[in-house]
Amino acid sequence: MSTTGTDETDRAVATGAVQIEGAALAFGERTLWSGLDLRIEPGEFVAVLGPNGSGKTTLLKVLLGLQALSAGTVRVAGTAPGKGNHRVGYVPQQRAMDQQLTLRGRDLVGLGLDGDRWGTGLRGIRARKRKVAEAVDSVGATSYAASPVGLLSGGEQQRLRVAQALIGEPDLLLCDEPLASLDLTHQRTVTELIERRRRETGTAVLFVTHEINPVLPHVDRVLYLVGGRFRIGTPAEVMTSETLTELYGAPVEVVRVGGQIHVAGAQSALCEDTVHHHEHDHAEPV
Ligand SMILES: Nc1ncnc2c1ncn2[C@@H]1O[C@H](COP(=O)(O)OP(=O)(O)OP(=O)(O)O)[C@@H](O)[C@H]1O
Repeated sequence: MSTTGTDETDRAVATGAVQIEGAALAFGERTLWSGLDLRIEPGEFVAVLGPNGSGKTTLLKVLLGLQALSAGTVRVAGTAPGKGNHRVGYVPQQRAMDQQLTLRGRDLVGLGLDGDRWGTGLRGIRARKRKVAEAVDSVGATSYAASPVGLLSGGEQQRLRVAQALIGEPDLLLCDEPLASLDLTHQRTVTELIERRRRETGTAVLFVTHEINPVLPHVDRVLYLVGGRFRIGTPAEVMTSETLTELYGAPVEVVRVGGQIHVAGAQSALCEDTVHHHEHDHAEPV
């Protein structure tokens, strides 16, 4: 059954897929970000950029209900994260799986299915199997779906994680560098899958990435975090020399070549100024 036009969808439109207001997150003395207001609509694609340690993964953890805010409020489809009946898909940042892990690829994908919806009858089992096979196939993983995941390459494991996140038909998809360690062909496959899910079912996407170009045509807005400061806007608004220079507090040059965006100087800006370790420089959005 399609979910379009249900009460649930109507509610998501009214409340937004994500509503973050006045949010701050600090670990001890260190504030990752504060004064963060962000409303994400169903079907919106938001790319989250920023240097290592700027709090991108932590933001996803807040939306998963795994990390409490220090201040402010967060709602996912109108309810507290992890509560209510919204479905959230999560592609975690890649860590190599234990080589001893004997779970097969297709069983890993199947873990993304909500057990209750399929039941234990023969028909349910068959439908479930078919669904898993389709999801495995959609990321080009059929040839290795019966192998123990611990023995697969990083990119092969990553494609299974994407299939696992999508198979649960999420309303909100949280992706933490899902393209890392994928070759160009599989980057395209995964990007297209996420994009199709968003287009056809209005899934909101929060996509953490160090590299905006592979997803640039799909990005509605960018949240760029640097050393406690941030900027939210369209790529055209945020990805400019002026904005990033202001954000990094050091010269950064943004060059657009052939529809791609290249950022020069951001790394050296951080090295010279170790921006994200400035305790007193954390609070203000720019
Ligand atoms: N539970 C915690 N307690 C203390 N510090 C934490 C905790 N969780 C995260 N941090 C710190 O918060 C900072 C931000 O971490 P986070 O993983 O969100 O960064 P990130 O922007 O995703 O970085 P990367 O690009 O390296 O993945 C890091 O310095 C990390 O050590």
